[in-house]
Amino acid sequence: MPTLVMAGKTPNKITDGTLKKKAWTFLEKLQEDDTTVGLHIEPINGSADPRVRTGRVDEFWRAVLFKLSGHGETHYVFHGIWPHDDAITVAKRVTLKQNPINGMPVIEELDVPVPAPSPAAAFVEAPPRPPVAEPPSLPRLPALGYSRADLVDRLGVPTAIAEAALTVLTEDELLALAMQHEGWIGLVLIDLGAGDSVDSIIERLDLTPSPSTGNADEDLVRALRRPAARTEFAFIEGQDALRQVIEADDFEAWRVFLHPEQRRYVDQRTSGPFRVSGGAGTGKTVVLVHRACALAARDPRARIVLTTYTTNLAEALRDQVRRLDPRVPLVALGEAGIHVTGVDALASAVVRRAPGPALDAAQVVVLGETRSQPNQRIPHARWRAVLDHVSTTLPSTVAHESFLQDEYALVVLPSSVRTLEEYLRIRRTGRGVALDRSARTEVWRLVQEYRTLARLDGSLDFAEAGVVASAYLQGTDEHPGEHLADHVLVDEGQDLSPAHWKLLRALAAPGPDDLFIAEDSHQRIYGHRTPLKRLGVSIVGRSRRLTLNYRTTAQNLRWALAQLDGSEWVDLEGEVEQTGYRSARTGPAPEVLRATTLTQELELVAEHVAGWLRNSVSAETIAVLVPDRQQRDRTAQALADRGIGAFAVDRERPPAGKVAVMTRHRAKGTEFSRVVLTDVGWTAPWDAQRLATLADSERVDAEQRDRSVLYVAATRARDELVIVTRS
Ligand SMILES: Nc1ncnc2c1ncn2[C@@H]1O[C@H](COP(=O)(O)OP(=O)(O)OP(=O)(O)O)[C@@H](O)[C@H]1O
Repeated sequence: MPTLVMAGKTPNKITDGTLKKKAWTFLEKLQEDDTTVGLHIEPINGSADPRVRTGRVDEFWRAVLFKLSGHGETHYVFHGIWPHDDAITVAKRVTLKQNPINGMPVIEELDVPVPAPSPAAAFVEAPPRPPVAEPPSLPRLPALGYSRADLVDRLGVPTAIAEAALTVLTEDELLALAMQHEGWIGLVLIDLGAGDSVDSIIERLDLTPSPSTGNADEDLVRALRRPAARTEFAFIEGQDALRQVIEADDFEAWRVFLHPEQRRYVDQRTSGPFRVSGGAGTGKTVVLVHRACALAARDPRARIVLTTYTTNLAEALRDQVRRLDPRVPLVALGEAGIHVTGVDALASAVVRRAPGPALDAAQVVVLGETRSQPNQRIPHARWRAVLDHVSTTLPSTVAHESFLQDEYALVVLPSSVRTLEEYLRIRRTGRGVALDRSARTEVWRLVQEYRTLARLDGSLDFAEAGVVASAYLQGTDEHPGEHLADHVLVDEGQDLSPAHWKLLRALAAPGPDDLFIAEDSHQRIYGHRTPLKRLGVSIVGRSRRLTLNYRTTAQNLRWALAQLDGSEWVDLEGEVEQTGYRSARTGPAPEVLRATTLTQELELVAEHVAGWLRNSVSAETIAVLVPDRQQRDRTAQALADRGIGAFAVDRERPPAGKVAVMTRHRAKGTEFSRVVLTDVGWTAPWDAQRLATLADSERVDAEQRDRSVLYVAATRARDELVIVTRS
C-alpha cells in the first residue's frame, strides 16, 4: 500500500463539493493500490521531473502527483487536480526537489516567476492608518542587520523571495509577504521580521540538512518527514485522515500542519513534568490535543487525562479530540483512552470512586474530620455566612470573604493544616498580608466556624474535594493509594489552584510523560500565582515557549499586549513571564470608538454589528464581549431591539446563526472572526467598591487579573477587533 502525502494546502482549495468527493474517491483508491484499473497512474513524456505521474480522477479531471520509491515503500506526493490539458501542462514543468541549503522539499514549477510581493494587498480592508511621523529610512530586514547572504545562503530562502523580503519597509509588510508563502518560508520571514538571529531560526525550525542516504527518493521521503516540511506536506494515514484533509478548510489547518515546535512538543518523550507556555493563540491547546491523541495511538492501553479549568473549556477540548481523531476512545476516569474533564469534575470523580473507608481516612488526613456528604459541594458563599454570624477583631481586609477563601485554599488546605498549633507554625509564603500570632489565632477561629458550618450540611468545598482526592490517591496509613492515569495533560495551568495541582500530581505515578502542562500567566483570570515547586511538581529544565500566534493578527495582538504593559506576570516556575510574541497573520488595525454614555455605547455596538451582518459576515462568527452578566443581558437585549439576532451566552455553547454576547471571562478559550469589546476603561461602581475593600496586595493582584481579562478578550478576535471605551 503506498503512502500518500498531500503537498501544501492544495486539497483545501478544492472547494467544489463534487470535486472534493471525486478527489477523495481517487485518493482512497490510490492509497489502497496504485495499480487499480481506472486510476491510470502514468508518467508524462518530456516531464521536467521523472517522478511526475498523472492520474485519472474522471473524464475531465486529472491529478498530478510525484511517485517516490525509497527503500521499499512507495510514496505519492499529491500536488493537485486540474482539467485534463492543464494537468498535462503542470505535470510537464513541475519538479519536487530538495532545497540545496537546508534540504527542505520544494515543489517548483519551471518558468513560473515567483509572484512579486504585494504587501498592500493584505491591507485592503484596513481603515485609514494614522500618519506615521517618519517613514523608516531602511527596509525592515537590512535595518535589523540581515543581509542577502543570511537569507539565501544560510537559511535557504529562494532568491526572488529573499530579494522581495529585503525591500519591504515594515514588519507588517513583511508579515503580508510571509502570508503569501505556506510552510517554512513563511515561518522564516515571520521570525526574521521579529528580529530573531539566523542561528536561532535554524535551530527552532530545524533547518539543518540531513546527510544523504545515497538514494535520492529516500532522501526526499526523509526530507518530507522533517518537522519544518510538515508545515506544508501532510502524511495521510488512513481514510479518516484523508477525508479530514480533503474536507478541511483553513480553520482546520491545526489538525494537519503543525509548527515544527508544536510537533516537537507533541512527540517529545519527557522524563517528568513538562511545561509549554505561550501567549494567547500560540497553539498550546492544539499541542495538548495532538499529544493526547499521539499518546493514545502509541499505547492503546494508556489511561490519559486531559483536563482544564472549566467544564466549558473541557467540552471544547473534547470536541477537538473528536475532530482530530474520531477513533480515540473518550472514556471514564481510569479507563484506557482519553478522559476529558474540567479539573473540579475530576476531583469529584475521584472522590466518588473512592471506597468509603479510604475516603474517610483521606478526609481525616486533610481536615481532621469526615463529612457525611462528600459528593456534595458547598457554594463559596459559605465564608459570607461565617462573617455574618461571627464577630471578629480582625481588620476588614482580613475578615473579608475573598481573603479568607484564599487563605483557606492557598495556605490551610494544601498543607493539610488541622489544628491551631499547625496553623501558627505554617509558612504563609506568597500571601501579601502578614498575620501576627493573635491575628492567626483569630483567623483560625473563623476557619473552625467555616468547618462547623460545612459539617452541618456534610459537604466539601471545591478546594477541599481536590486535596481530599489527592490524599486518597496518595494513600494513607491504613489504605494504599492508586494511580488512575498514566498521562495527565493540563490546559490553562495558570488558573489552577494548589488543590488542583496536588490532585493532578497524585493522579499519575511520577515518571516519563506523567504531567504535561500548558499555561499562559498573562491569561491568569481566576487563580493566584502558584509556584509548582512547592506542590511537588518539579519542571526544572523541562519548560519551553511557543511564540507564534496563529489566531490573532499582528495589529490586534499589539493592542492586546499593550494592555499588559507596566506590570510583571509570574509563571508557574516563579519566573517573570516573557512576551515577544509574533503573529502569523496581518489585518486591519483595531478600531477604537469612544462612548460617554451607556446608550451611546449600545448604539455603537449595534451599528458595528449590523454593518458586518450587512456585509454578509455570518452572525455566529461575531462576538460582543462585555465585563459582566448584567451588561451582557443588556447588550443582547439592545441588539435584539434593533432587529439583530443575538444570544446572551452563559454556560451553554454559543448557538449557530446568532451573534454571541458573553462576558470576557466566559470568552476564554473561544475565538471569533470579529469581536467588539465594550466598556474598556470603565469600572462599574460595585467593582470599584469591591476593589476598595481589599488588602493592598490583593487589590494589586485583582487589578492585574482585570488586565489579563482584557488581554484574553482582545485575543479572541481572528480578524477584526473593535474596542468601545466608556468614560
Ligand atoms: N499549526 C497551526 N496551523 C494553523 N492554525 C493553528 C495551528 N496551531 C494553532 N492554530 C490555530 O490557532 C488558534 C489558537 O490555537 P489554540 O487555541 O491551540 O491556542 P492557545 O495557545 O491554546 O490559545 P489560548 O491561550 O488563547 O486559548 C486556533 O484557531 C487554532 O486552530
